[in-house]
Amino acid sequence: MQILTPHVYWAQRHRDIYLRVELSDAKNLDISLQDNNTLLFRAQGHGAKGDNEYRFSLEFLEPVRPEISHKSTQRQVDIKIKKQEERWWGRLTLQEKKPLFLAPDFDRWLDESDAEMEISVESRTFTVPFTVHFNSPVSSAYLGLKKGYLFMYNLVQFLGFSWIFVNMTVRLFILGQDSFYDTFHTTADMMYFCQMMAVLEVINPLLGLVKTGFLPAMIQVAGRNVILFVIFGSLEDMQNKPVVFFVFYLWSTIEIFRYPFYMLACISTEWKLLTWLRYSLWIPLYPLGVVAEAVAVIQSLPIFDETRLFSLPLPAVLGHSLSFSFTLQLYLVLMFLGLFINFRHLYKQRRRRYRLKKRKVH
Ligand SMILES: CCCCCCCCCCCCC/C=C/C(=O)SCCNC(=O)CCNC(=O)[C@H](O)C(C)(C)COP(=O)(O)OP(=O)(O)OC[C@H]1O[C@@H](n2cnc3c(N)ncnc32)[C@H](O)[C@@H]1OP(=O)(O)O
Repeated sequence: MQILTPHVYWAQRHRDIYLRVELSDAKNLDISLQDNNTLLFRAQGHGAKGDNEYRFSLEFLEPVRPEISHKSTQRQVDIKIKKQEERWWGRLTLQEKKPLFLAPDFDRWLDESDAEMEISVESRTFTVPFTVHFNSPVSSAYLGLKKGYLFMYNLVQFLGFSWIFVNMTVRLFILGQDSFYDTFHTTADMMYFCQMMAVLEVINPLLGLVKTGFLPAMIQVAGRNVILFVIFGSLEDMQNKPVVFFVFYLWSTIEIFRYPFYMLACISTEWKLLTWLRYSLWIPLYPLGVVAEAVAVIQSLPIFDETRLFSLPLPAVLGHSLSFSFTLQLYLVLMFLGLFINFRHLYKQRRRRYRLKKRKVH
């Protein structure tokens, strides 16, 4: 039998090295470590040259820990190796010239700064109260539950926002501009439901269920809920203003693409057009959304001044109360700061997504 080298794909984090060996139905696996930094791999399986024995060795740039975990599936062998020192490596192997059989694993690839971001998210998440080895049955059950929960969450949000979008579009076609004035009365209950559910989007990254940053999710959910519950929900005079139409339409337009994109991600599927819409529509919609929200806040200022709703009682020497409109003026500044933070975040997500895609193609 011929001895051959399989294709090996690699990626790293500050703590770990990931190797993906392109060998299906691998048998008689023999994976060992020599001198703290050389990995020896031998197995029989179906690779680029059909059924054969495949071997390779990799002398790593720096020492690694002796415990090596691996998982053999029908399609590949995944190997995870812990670095001895937690730091970023300039390359994988000691020899400068990359072996021919080795290539980056763009499904797992992260730049150093992206990996740092991942660590900071991880450090803010609660740790799972048991050790999950990535090939254990507990891990598969956990992954199944996580995916099932996320799929259902995204489905419910997709249905909710689609209902709002379709309802508003149909009313716009039938009633024209008149439909602007009763958006709140026809769709607010569903919007309340969807936005209350959206609080889970802040909890999910905290529990480590999704890779989203906590801050962008918090800005997004808190920002919308202030507008929905405080400005529209508590002021009847705001509820029949056309601005409600623009805010709800902009919110729901992005969500009818974002949630199906996540649903497909849960079942490891991707539709190129949907991905493009998810990572491009925010470019016009986010600033427009924030401008529409700012208009709503500005329109509410005189109403809060007049009604004294939520005003803060003050000591007699300072006047009798501080109108809530002062807090809202401060909030207007925060809104544009929030817009900047999330615009930058979404731009980075878009670049990451398309940079990885480009590398995959070449
Ligand atoms: C501290 C609080 C201060 C409050 C101050 C408030 C100021 C507020 C000002 C701002 C007001 C903004 C109000 C909002 C207005 C609008 O919405 S206007 C309409 C347009 N809006 C948008 O375009 C924004 C849409 N929203 C988002 O995109 C997100 O909410 C986000 C958090 C801003 C960014 O999303 P993020 O999750 O980080 O990016 P992704 O690339 O999509 O996901 C990263 C990876 O995580 C996976 N994932 C995420 N969520 C899920 C999920 N629910 N289910 C399954 N998977 C999920 C996703 O698949 C990605 O994984 P990979 O593909 O493997 O990378």
